[in-house]
Amino acid sequence: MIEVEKLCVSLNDREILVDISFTLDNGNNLVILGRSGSGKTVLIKTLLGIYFPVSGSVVIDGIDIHRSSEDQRKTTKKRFAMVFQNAALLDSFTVLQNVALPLYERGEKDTALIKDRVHKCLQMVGLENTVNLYPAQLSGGMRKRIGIARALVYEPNYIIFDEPVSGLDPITSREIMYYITRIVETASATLITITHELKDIQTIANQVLFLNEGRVIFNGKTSDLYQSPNPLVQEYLQ
Ligand SMILES: Nc1ncnc2c1ncn2[C@@H]1O[C@H](COP(=O)(O)OP(=O)(O)OP(=O)(O)O)[C@@H](O)[C@H]1O
Repeated sequence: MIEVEKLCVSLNDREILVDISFTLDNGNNLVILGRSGSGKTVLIKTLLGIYFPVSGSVVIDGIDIHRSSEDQRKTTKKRFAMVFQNAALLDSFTVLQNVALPLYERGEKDTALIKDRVHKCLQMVGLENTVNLYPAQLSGGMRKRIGIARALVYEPNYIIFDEPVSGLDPITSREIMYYITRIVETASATLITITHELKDIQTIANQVLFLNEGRVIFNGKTSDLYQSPNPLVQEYLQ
């Protein structure tokens, strides 16, 4: 569970996030919407403890991420996986090694367990036959799916998708959305997705947080978004 309370963040003496409050219950899936520069990335980085607030708090599974010990912060951060816009795979590593990376980083040495986990995660994204290939041998969409498999490999409590379909052609976008929907349906993780793709929101999220110039202008059920009286929300939805 993520509890954000009256969060204010300033960077270079500029207010970037102002009085942000919302709660994300476990098992709910959140989409963060907002125009470019509205503060979506800064919010994510603050949730991860990278940026510190001027005031307010972020409590993740009972731990106040900015007021806890370094150890507690690290442990909490390990519950998160991030799927980056550009997949961020290592070119000199095979698919197996790329997907297994978070397990190596966590000190896992049991090769049978690693192979089994990697295989299961690759199955989730329909790429179980690519273990020995290198990223350069894969299409952009496939690399993205490998990035998703890597996020799933250590069974995180929270998965953050940063604009998962931006820059992809419509068919590849649908493919990626299909696999994200499968994760929503089968994984026990709580998803947070930054996206501009309105048509996909209903399938991947039941909660929407809409930011405008660092402030929340909508926080509620996805099904209520289109009824928002806020003109900025309505303008965005057109
Ligand atoms: N490290 C930083 N130092 C100073 N200002 C920053 C920093 N990072 C972001 N900002 C500013 O904070 C504001 C919000 O940026 P942010 O990257 O969170 O927007 P965003 O909603 O994620 O945009 P986009 O959709 O384009 O990714 C912007 O005005 C940006 O210039």
